[in-house]
Amino acid sequence: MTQSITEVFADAFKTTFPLKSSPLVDCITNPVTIESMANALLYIDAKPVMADLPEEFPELFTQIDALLLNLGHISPERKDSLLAAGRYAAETHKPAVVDLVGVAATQLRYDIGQQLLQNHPNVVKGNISEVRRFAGLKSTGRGVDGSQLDQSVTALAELTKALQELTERFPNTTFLATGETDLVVSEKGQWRLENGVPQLDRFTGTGDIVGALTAALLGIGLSNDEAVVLTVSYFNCCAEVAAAQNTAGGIASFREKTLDQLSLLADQADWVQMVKGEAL
Ligand SMILES: Nc1ncnc2c1ncn2[C@@H]1O[C@H](COP(=O)(O)OP(=O)(O)OP(=O)(O)O)[C@@H](O)[C@H]1O
Ligand SMILES: Cc1ncsc1CCO
Ligand SMILES: [Mg+2]
Repeated sequence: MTQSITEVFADAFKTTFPLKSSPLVDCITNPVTIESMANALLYIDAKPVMADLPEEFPELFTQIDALLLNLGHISPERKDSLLAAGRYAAETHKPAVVDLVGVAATQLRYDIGQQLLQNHPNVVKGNISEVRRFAGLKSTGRGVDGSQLDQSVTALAELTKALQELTERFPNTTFLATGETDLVVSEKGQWRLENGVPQLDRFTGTGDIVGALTAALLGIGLSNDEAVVLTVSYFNCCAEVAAAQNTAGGIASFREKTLDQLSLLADQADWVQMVKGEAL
């Protein structure tokens, strides 16, 4: 019999939200969603700092609890900054999350993602189309968006196998592919998460926020697998509550309600009852 996700990660589901300390997360990210990301961290009681100048890293890395590297807007400076921070995190043993934004779209981003993987980050994530391309599979993603065609049962099984092979070379990294179904693969196991609503695909930055919140949970000491599973489940449950409340509103109202729930849902002891997902 398959084990439910809340059984596998029972302790983490019981004790993580609301956070008991405020992890400081440095986010090197894109200007499209930087404000949403900083606020999302604050809503769960984490602290954002969005510093990307390598000269600041020696001082900054003595203070931060985790690092988020998002490939969403590459300039020559940001490329250098992402690569320098990735190396610095490995040297200073700070937990790091890499978000493969746009890797399905260009070779340049693919190459940066592969370079960052060589530092063995704790988590590498992207939407299902980005992660397929990253794992060497055919991908039909366009721009920064995932494609429905990459979400079939066959495509998910193919991706699970490709990621399992990657974890043999990168055993300290957990891989997350997001979409209607979210797939988590690490050396320790594979899990499928089933929360969320289709409207999440209709405002920008949902994946970016998941990356930053995952870094925050690593910063308070959760394992890689716990941080990924708890973040995706919590964020997607927030969206489910928001969608239920938003019967008359549009997507902008849904967005606001989803972000609002980040600071509210944790106080409802029974949110864990909403969680859907299982070991594969
Ligand atoms: N159709 C869907 N049904 C349920 N949940 C979804 C759906 N699409 C996305 N999600 C959820 O939304 C979050 C972001 O996933 P998505 O794959 O859209 O990331 P993304 O493409 O990187 O987003 P963005 O580009 O907006 O940052 C995840 O938690 C995922 O589970
Ligand atoms: C970087 C970026 N470009 C268009 S939307 C967006 C945020 C989703 O990652
Ligand atoms: Mg994304």
